[in-house]
Amino acid sequence: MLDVQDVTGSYSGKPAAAGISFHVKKGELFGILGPNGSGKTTLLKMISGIHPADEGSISVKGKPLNDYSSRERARCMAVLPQHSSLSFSYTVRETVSLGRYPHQSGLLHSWSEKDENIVREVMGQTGIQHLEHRQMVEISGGEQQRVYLAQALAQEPEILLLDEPTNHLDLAFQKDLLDLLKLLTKERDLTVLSIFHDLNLAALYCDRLLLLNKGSISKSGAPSEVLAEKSIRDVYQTSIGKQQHPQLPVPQMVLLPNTRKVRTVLDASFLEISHGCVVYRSPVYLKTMSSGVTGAGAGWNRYFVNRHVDKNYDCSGHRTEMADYLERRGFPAAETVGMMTAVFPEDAVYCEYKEKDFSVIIAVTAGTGNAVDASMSSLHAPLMMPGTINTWVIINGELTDEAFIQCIMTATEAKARALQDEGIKDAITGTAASGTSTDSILIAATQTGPLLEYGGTITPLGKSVGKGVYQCTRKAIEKSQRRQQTC
Ligand SMILES: Nc1ncnc2c1ncn2[C@@H]1O[C@H](COP(=O)(O)OP(=O)(O)OP(=O)(O)O)[C@@H](O)[C@H]1O
Repeated sequence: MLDVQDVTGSYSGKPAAAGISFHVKKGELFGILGPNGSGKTTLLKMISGIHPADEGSISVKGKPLNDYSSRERARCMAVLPQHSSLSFSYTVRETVSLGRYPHQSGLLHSWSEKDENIVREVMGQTGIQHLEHRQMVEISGGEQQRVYLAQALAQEPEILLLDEPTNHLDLAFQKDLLDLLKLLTKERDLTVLSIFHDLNLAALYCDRLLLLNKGSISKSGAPSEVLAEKSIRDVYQTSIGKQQHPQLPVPQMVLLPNTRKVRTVLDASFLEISHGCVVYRSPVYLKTMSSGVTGAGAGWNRYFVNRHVDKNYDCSGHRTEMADYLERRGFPAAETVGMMTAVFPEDAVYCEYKEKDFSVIIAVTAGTGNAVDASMSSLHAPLMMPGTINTWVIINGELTDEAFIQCIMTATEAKARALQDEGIKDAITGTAASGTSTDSILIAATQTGPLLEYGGTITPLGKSVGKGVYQCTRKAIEKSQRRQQTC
């Protein structure tokens, strides 16, 4: 649809963009990224014909841009500039109607029913019908932006060029506008070329991206290729991290502010064991990975609650009930990893392992009423019961994602071995149990202090986690069994 070959542009002999080549397919949403002054607007102006290219060629639908008359070009291509100047006081409707100009024929440029219908349709699509009779100077910046988009759409272009279209728009309108553009690319084969400053919006909506730096192409390709931590850091000259969108396979970039991390060393003194629950109140937020009833997955939490419930507890609405329980006791659910156990909190076992440059606190409650051999669990009915072994591993150190997951593996292997050595059997299969049906785990780290890259069994961290979980789990099983025998 659009072919840009070795294009160079300048202002009064001063280069602004050089050697730019890329191709945009029909129906693509193509994003142009780059820091301030990197040549994005200059490139868009050369494509729209507003600024002449010094060298290279730009063709649209296989025909050089220079061979198009201005009316022909306007029928094919519409532009939504970064800043629109309001030289006349038009109404919203009049402003949108101007978009029909390239399609009007005859000396009198008569207004047809088709023109009327299209103006209505685009005002509907951009949500500006209610502003129809307002003067442009009397509406907000975000509303003006939507009017200019409607005007561009009224042109019925095959290619839409946008310079920062979400500028001035609130969150909902940013999403609405980009949802609309995406829909038009899919349903009407509209080709969209847009400049973005918001890398995350570009990643969410664009099929491909072009990253400019100092007037040249730094990278181009799918969002996952272009939005690499190193290239974004180098091009934008700032600290930035990359993570995955929680629901879609697209990268999202996060700014890393220059705040100084203060090292806090945690110990077992923050642990409270009472009749109702085991609580760890951390003075700082800890990075966590857990399978808690609240705070599951990856997050940052300060409170850790392992709450006793009766063994006949009804698990059907357990998440809401647990969140209510936590809030009533002053633990904000959004900052708390909450677990349940039928074991009495007094039977919790904890220990601290201090190594040369890091330390680990481990706390375990272990009820084995629902013991299961994981290799034979298909023979069990899917019944949820609060029996459980709950394992907490709190680490003074900075863990990689890899180390978090390896710690979960190491702790699980150590727990399985503890059950085996305590002679715990799966009641259905009669074989050695490897856990219980509703076990939970928490790995939490201060993310300050030494970098602990790995948590596998033979690493320094893995050795502490393995030994600690094994010893605490055995002792916790023995304690809860003793209580059962005496009851
Ligand atoms: N009208 C102009 N006259 C002279 N130089 C200009 C003009 N417009 C832009 N430039 C220069 O050309 C270079 C590229 O500018 P351009 O506007 O294309 O960058 P951009 O990537 O769109 O920046 P921004 O993100 O700030 O909008 C910059 O060095 C800029 O100062």
